Amino acid sequence: MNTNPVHGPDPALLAKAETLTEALPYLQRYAGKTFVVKYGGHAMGDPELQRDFAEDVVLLKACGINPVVVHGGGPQIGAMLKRLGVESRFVDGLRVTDKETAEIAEMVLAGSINKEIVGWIAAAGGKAIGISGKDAGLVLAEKVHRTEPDRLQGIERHVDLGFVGEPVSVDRTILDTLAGAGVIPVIAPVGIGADGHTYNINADTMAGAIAGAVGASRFFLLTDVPGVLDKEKNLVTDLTPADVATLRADGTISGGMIPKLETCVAAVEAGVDAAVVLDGRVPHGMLLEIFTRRGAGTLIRKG
Ligand SMILES: Nc1ncnc2c1ncn2[C@@H]1O[C@H](COP(=O)(O)OP(=O)(O)O)[C@@H](O)[C@H]1O
Ligand SMILES: CC(=O)N[C@@H](CCC(=O)OP(=O)(O)O)C(=O)O
Repeated sequence: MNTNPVHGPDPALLAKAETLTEALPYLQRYAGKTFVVKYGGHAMGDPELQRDFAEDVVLLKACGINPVVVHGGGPQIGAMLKRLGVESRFVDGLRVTDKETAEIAEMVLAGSINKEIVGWIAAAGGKAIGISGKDAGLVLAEKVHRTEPDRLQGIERHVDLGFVGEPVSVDRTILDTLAGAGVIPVIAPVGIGADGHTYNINADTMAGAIAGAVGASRFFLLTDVPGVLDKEKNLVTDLTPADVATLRADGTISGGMIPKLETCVAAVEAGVDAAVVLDGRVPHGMLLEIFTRRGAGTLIRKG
């Protein structure tokens, strides 16, 4: 027989119980819904954060939510290209992708990074399958066409980005099959064209197209900033598509944040309830955003 002295309730344990009850309305609201999570290459470096991220995704699945992970890997592709002595150039945040670069990008994205994330999820007790947009006809891609201003001639000149694609259609069948089998899909941003070519797709664009196609309740973009910052570096907590246009016009957002927010706007206009730009460097940031009243990052939804 074991005995314990009788005490009043432990405040630390009570706080834990309160955290769980605070989560109750969110658990009820989101059970059965699909959340698309874009995990950026910059947010991927730290092993502890990788474990936290995988635990969050597995916990969502255990709560009856269907997470779909779409990952990036820009910095990792850059490092591999450097090792192999291949030059790389960006136009409007898109990597100009010749045949050799496309092969290396696919190797890094669909090969090493994709399987690494599947491994973290397995280590957190979940079941994941790593695929790219090429598998089971998930993402049909089309070549991206861009122009650059030619200041000398005063004209817009066509730039050939090579095998850079954008999704033109998403077949969600494989995602529904995996969700039904209790499996978390982990998707590399590579697609196949009707021309049979492999296309390198910006991971934000890929994730946004998938979020729109599955009518996700939430679309999270984990990155390396606390969210969208205003000119005084304060966090902007919520935005409408019209606000995004204003921030772009007045130069508050630049670089990678422009395509990121354009993707969020396209996703909410395609029927996603809300997109959230979130700091991937904050441990369990996604859980705090989903299951507490505090919220985090920048929420984009229709006004
Ligand atoms: N107003 C802004 N608020 C926050 N970040 C901004 C803003 N304008 C530009 N950025 C830049 O956008 C970057 C995030 O986009 P990106 O580098 O494409 O992220 P990822 O690789 O994680 O997808 C930030 O690191 C920051 O440098
Ligand atoms: C066409 C294009 O630019 N594709 C990206 C794909 C990876 C990506 O988008 O990764 P992040 O989310 O980590 O930036 C690239 O080659 O870098």
